[in-house]
Amino acid sequence: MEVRDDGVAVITISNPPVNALSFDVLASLQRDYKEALRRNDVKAIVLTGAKGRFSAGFDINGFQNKPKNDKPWSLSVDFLTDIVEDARKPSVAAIDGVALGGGLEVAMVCHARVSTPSAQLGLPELTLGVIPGMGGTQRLPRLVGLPKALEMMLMSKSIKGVEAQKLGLVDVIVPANELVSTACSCALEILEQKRPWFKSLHRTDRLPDLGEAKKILKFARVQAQKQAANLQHPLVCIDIIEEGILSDPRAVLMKEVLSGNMLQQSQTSKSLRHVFFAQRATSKIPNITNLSLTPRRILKAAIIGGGLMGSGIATALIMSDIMVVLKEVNGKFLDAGINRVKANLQNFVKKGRMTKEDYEKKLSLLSGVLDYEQFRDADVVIEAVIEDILLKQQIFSDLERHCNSNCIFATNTSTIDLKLIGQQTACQDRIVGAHFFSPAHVMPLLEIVRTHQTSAQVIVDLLDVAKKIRKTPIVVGSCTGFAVNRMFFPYVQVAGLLVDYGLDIYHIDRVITQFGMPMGPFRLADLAGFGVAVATTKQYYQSYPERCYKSRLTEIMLEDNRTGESSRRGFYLYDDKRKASPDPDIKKYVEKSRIMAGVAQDPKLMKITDNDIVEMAFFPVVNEACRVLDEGIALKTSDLDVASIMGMGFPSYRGGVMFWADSLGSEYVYKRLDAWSKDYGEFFRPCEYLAWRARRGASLAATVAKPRL
Ligand SMILES: C[C@H](O)CC(=O)SCCNC(=O)CCNC(=O)[C@H](O)C(C)(C)COP(=O)(O)OP(=O)(O)OC[C@H]1O[C@@H](n2cnc3c(N)ncnc32)[C@H](O)[C@@H]1OP(=O)(O)O
Repeated sequence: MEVRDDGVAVITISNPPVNALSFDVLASLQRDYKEALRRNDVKAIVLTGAKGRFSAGFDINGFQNKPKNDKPWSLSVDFLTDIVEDARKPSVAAIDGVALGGGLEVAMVCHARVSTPSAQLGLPELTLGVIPGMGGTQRLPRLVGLPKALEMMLMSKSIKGVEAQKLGLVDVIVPANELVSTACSCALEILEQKRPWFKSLHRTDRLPDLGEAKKILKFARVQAQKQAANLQHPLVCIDIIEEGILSDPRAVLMKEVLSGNMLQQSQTSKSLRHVFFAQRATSKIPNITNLSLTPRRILKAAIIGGGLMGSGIATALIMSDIMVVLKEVNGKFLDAGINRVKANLQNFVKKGRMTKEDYEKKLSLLSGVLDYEQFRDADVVIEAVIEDILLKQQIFSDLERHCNSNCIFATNTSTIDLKLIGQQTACQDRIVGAHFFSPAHVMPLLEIVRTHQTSAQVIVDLLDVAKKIRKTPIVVGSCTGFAVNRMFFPYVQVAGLLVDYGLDIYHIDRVITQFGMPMGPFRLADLAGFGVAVATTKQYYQSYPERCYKSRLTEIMLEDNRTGESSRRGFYLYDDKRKASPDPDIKKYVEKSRIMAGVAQDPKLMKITDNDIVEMAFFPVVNEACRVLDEGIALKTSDLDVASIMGMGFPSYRGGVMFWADSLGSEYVYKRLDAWSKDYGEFFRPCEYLAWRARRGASLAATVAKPRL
């Protein structure tokens, strides 16, 4: 705290890197505040954050080890409300960078807020499975109105300073260099009654009347249930907001704290907090990111192949202002590729994620070519042609001749061993996998595949590209399927197995969706198209024949020209609006598949519960993920959690597939797989990594596998 000559005490929150509100920081804030309120030479208070960041909110590490407190609401009620908000000295928050969660809540207790135009303000607590716990549920609706507050909290949507001013959350917008001085003037003006002295908690002018409020809240409940039926905390948040509108908001502050504390203990919150840190940990690679290497600037990328993947990758790059040269084999294919990029961008415009002006700007970064002439000054090349080893080898030899000696050579292969691809080159150190997921401009994950020859610099460079194009990277070793597809294949196969043994396709899809996947395995197969599925499954059968279950169902359906959603006939039938409905005719394909597999309906399986179906669907995924770790293909279980969430759609509120399995116990997972392997064969046999942990009662995350590339 620093007291200025004009009598304003400036308190600066300082806790690098994001000024999180740890218990120490909060204790020091309380001490400074009390001193400022006591001192006669202090007339007003300005609260700000060090190094251009107000505060990212409560320290998420602190959820675990909260000190026991007889009055858990003392911070929110006794201090923030009764001391700060009700003080006879005005407080103004000076906000730059982020004011999120508890950060924004403290700012809302102040009597006014001054912000930079680009500051980011929001209450994202629900993404961590908790609700705002320092008055946010009560003050935000009173400042920005009920509908906007609900949107910001339930969708964890933050807003920029400029919008916050329009909504009434921020009073004054100024450039960063005038922030603190303006906030000080503002505080003095409030004291001199030249500005209103607002107490956010007691404002009612922006709240709708009770009838209207009830309608808005009812709609919000329906939406929250639709979005994630398994989650309780959004409903708790809505209840608390409602109670504050109907009764005394100060009393509801206590309830907010108690509900928040209860939610912190929930499995949902533990899972979501795990995901928060797991996501940040994916880009920390031992012996790579701790070598103090500086990422090189990637200004220009060249992409070979303008198909679905190539055009998606091109879109992702130009969206982040990286210049792209797209190469195809002839004019017709090139036009098609460029048109795909245009369609992707137009979709963004349609959805309001991009202006028409931006569309032109981004598109101007793309050029199409038929030869390698413009590859000379490319910083990175991404090859995205069909999965043909000879073709890829030829391309990489050509690249070595046409590109500069620092250029990174990346391949988007999802199956072929990287060592084979670069076999005919002398630049294995620059060869790396950049495995995007379809559609590449939408899916948030990027698998960075390295061989033992890929240089650390190249990995650091690609990690930086991932950050620029807003993808979460996971760094993995080379093998068929890498990490994500290796986890995905058993999931597809077990669905086929369960149907061959007698379970209903639509029932499986329903159960898996209820568990929290965006769709079931059969609906997903329809969406992806059977052609792709059959081709990639073959690769998997070849590489891991000892543990495959070969259902013939999709092949049989393909023979009858059922190819999935694109032909409107897959496991489901699709109408003009692409609405899926079950097809009773599907039985005949299932019966044929069962005969070809030589299995009969299993009476035991007919009696299994929905929970059994979920475990049968995902324990094989866990088993394969254990092998991926054991072989050193992935570095840590939390990387596989992120991969399962972002690559497969596993519900984040279950923490990812390994975290979820650990919540059930390695011994339990092992025992179930072992029992199923006796009934249904090798496909379910638990691997040694899992068996070892089960024997010792250790968690799957207990030790980090040694990388063996
Ligand atoms: C009582 C209250 O109502 C409860 C709360 O306030 S709960 C907290 C609510 N706040 C949030 O959810 C904000 C979470 N943070 C973020 O969204 C982002 O970190 C950010 C936008 C602030 C910054 O993003 P970015 O610049 O990309 O940096 P990012 O890598 O995410 O974070 C930098 C570091 O700060 C850490 N960090 C960020 N927010 C944190 C927080 N609230 N608590 C503890 N650590 C935090 C990250 O783990 C990371 O640590 P690392 O370097 O060791 O990996």
